[in-house]
Amino acid sequence: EQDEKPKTHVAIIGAGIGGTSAGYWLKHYLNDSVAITIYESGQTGGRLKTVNVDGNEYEAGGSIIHDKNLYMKRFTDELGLKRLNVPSSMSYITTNDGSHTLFSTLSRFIPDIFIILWRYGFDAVRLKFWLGNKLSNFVRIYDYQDNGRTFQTVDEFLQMLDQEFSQSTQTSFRKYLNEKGFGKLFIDELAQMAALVNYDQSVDSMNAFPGLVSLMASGSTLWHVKGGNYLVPKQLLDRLLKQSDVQYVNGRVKSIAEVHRKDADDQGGNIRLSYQPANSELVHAVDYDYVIVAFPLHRDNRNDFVIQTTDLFNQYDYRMQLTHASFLSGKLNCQIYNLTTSECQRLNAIFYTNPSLPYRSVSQLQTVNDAKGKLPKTVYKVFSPEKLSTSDYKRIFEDDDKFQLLEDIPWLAYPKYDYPQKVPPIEINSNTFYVNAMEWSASCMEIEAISARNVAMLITKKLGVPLKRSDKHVEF
Ligand SMILES: CC(C)=CCC/C(C)=C/CC/C(C)=C/CSC[C@H](N)C(=O)O
Repeated sequence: EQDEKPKTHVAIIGAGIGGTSAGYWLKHYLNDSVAITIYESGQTGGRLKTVNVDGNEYEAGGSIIHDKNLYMKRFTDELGLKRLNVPSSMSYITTNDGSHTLFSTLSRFIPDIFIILWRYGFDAVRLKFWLGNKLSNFVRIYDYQDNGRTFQTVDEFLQMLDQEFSQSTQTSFRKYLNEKGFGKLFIDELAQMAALVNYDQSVDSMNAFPGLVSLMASGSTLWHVKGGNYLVPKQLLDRLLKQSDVQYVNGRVKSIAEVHRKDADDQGGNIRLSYQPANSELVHAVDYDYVIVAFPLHRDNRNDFVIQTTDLFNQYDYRMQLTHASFLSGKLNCQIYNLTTSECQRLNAIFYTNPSLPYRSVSQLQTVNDAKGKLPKTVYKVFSPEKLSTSDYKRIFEDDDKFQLLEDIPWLAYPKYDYPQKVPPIEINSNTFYVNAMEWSASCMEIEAISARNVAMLITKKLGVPLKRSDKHVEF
């Protein structure tokens, strides 16, 4: 048709939760006026993935979602997926040296709440109220975004929710908690356990914002997606591909660069993207109006991908934390902790609070399906910063050679946090947006989804298209 407006062409690089939810929000705001191409060189889902053990699936990457993470809830519900709650009663011990128990919830007679109060006293009570207040500030984001509010920087996002979120990125998690009046025992044990298990980083090495997020993950109602969290990005992608002008390219993006057009009649976007399709030697080039980078850019992959970025991006060396998730079957070594047979039977997890030990945690896994019928074998997930040796495993599992290493997955799992935290810009070059910039505040599925909506809104605003208010008012 003569007067049909030209479409806006957007490339999304990465089909994880950030990329697929960016596609979701772009279609939400721009409908048929946007044409989207999603590039993915690996598996859909990015760092959301399951492993299969004897026909049962277990979460291997991002595994838990908070009850108040409303975008993950919205996607799960809209896609017709089911939410399964993570069981709140888990019997665990914490240890600092890998052989003595610091703290245990193994008692059959005393409820966990009393054990926690006995050891951490008023700090445990204060934590609950303080985090409740911080969470109500965090969830303001949904109202802000429903009302069309965007942010240009990660810090603007933190400041608009709570001044303290922004301040917390400037100081170590330990110092922050200390200044808030939390005691040493609470910091060395509870906060350390949350920081190490969620981000494989300690209260001394990381800043307090990811610390706060990791504390939010302990002691709250958590859930995961039945069948696997990866089903959210997978099905968001499937749904996008059914809409007009959405394409998927299985291939590796090699570069993105600005195109300077001399001739005003020369049509086409100003960003040239070059990619190599899977199983092909040929490199193709396509021009786009906007590019959304939806995977983490860091020191170890910067040379695989040529991209012009502003000085603001180039001045820091962003790094990721390598974490191994290994899956084993076997029996936990309870002797080392002098546990009775019945305590040993109840033990589901061990948390190590000393960051110089080779492991962070061992926890008994649930299958991602509600296991009705045949009882799956007991599978444990061990988190460690490096690949573990057989002798490391022999300290965790009974040394009768009956434990079995089923799989070991090394992940560049989350950014390496620091203080004061340096964060990348959201617009890394003109019309090139970086969804994963936000994970340098704290990495989790919901923050990616929030970032993706922000980027979609920034593009919509740049195009001068009025932002439609959310058709569904989110419930708290
Ligand atoms: C900062 C405050 C007060 C709230 C943040 C709310 C929020 C985004 C909660 C998410 C908590 C959560 C489930 C964190 C998981 S951390 C990464 C984890 N290891 C994973 O499995 O993905």
